[in-house]
Amino acid sequence: MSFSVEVLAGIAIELQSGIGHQDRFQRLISTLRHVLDCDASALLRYEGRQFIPLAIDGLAQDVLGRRFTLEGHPRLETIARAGDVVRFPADSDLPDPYDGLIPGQESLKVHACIGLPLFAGQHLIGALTLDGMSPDQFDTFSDEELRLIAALAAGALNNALLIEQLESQNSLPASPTAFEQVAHTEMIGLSPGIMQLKKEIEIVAASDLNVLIEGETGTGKELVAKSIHEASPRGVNPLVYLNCAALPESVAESELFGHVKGAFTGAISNRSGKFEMADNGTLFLDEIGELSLALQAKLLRVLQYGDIQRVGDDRSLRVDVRVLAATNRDLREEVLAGNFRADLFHRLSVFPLSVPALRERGEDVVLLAGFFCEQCRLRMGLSRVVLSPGARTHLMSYGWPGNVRELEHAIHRAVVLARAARSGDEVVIHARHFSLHDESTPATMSEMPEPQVTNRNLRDATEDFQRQMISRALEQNSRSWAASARALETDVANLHRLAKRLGLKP
Ligand SMILES: Nc1ncnc2c1ncn2[C@@H]1O[C@H](COP(=O)(O)OP(=O)(O)OP(=O)(O)O)[C@@H](O)[C@H]1O
Repeated sequence: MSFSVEVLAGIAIELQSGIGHQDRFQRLISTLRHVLDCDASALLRYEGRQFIPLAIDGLAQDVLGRRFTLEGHPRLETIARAGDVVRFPADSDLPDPYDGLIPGQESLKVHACIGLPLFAGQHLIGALTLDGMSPDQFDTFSDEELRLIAALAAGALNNALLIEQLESQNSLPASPTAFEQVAHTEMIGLSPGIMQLKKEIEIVAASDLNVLIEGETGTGKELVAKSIHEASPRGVNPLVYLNCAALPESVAESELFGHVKGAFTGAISNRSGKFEMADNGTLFLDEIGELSLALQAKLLRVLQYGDIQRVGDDRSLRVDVRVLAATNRDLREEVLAGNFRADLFHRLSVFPLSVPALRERGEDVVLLAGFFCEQCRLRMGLSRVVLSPGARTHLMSYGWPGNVRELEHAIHRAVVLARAARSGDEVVIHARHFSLHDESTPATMSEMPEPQVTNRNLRDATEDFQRQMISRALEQNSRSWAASARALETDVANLHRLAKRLGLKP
């Protein structure tokens, strides 16, 4: 069989129609699946030694969240290195990245597979994959015809990538995608809320404004900070992290601004603080709402005048630092309650970014689940990790009070449980592997186990009880110390100290 002019014209027209790249790519993939009569087709973009699915047809939705590294997928590596059409023999012992991911055929392996690398000049920019369940499915198409399709798709993909670069406010010059380039921090998700956030990140990254990142615990605020830093002109310089909630009051100032020898007992040498370490780069102040009022005043001074004073030193040092701050508190309320300085709030929130809760992101839950499944597969050396349809429904119906972090932990736990339940290196996650419950309420006394009567005395028994309360709160709050402190109605710095004393943290 060969393609008629009508078929080729149809493909070319699909590549010109549609309201956006995503729509065009989706039409292309669906048309190809129809014309070539395949069970699954996908268009992938190549970046930083991994393939990123842009459009899929006939594959499970979570494929859109998976990132296929060359190291973890020998079949894709073969396509990346080939330079031309690759036809894998039906008995190829290289596992197909989509094995178990074709709905309705989860237990079967892909039998016919073609990979078309896509180039812009000499540079690999992506690939088209065509998969079928019967071995001779694609024999009727010549390499010449497949090359033609690849050329059309490569042109469209290259245009889309160039337009994306032009549209972005980023001042960094566009560089072609090199084979060795490393992957940047990526936020998985295609929901309107996340697409809007990605746009805002791009805009603010090019500026030098301070940014306040707001959002519930585990929504990805740190990831947002990393993305801003990497996309900013400061990206080549350090991104320094400081968790304000874990800062004991006694050392906080020295951590931020450094100290000179002899400034206080134990200051045996000069030491630079986080601001100096972040000079010319970015300082990420996590859980800024936990900073004491005294330190807030000092931070404000740095933001106003751009200089710092080490503890015990009268001289000022100039620093050029961009501050990104994150909080899961409502800082406006904290300002009204007198816990946070209004002037600092206004300085920090010149460009506020709000990270949506996971329950507001629709199918992103499934995409993120796919992303974490693929991570687990690589880490645990498994040949495949797939979600059953029941597991997907289950993930979509849960409320995720601990957001993406809770989902990440739930997937890791489910993979371990599913793996333990059957031998071999192929894991299918079912709904029963998630023991999910929708309460975000803290543990109450009645839920807690009785303190052990074998305890020697009141102090030991009390400490045991405290350990249990803290562990339970951490578990229920996706290991966020700030959220656990709120649930236990205690101050977060005290909670850190207590946990340390009880041996719950180093
Ligand atoms: N969109 C996303 N794509 C991929 N991974 C994500 C995404 N959002 C969050 N994660 C992952 O979820 C975990 C929690 O994210 P992160 O630590 O950035 O949340 P946070 O809002 O800063 O949490 P906290 O409020 O507790 O400080 C991390 O492992 C992060 O890599």
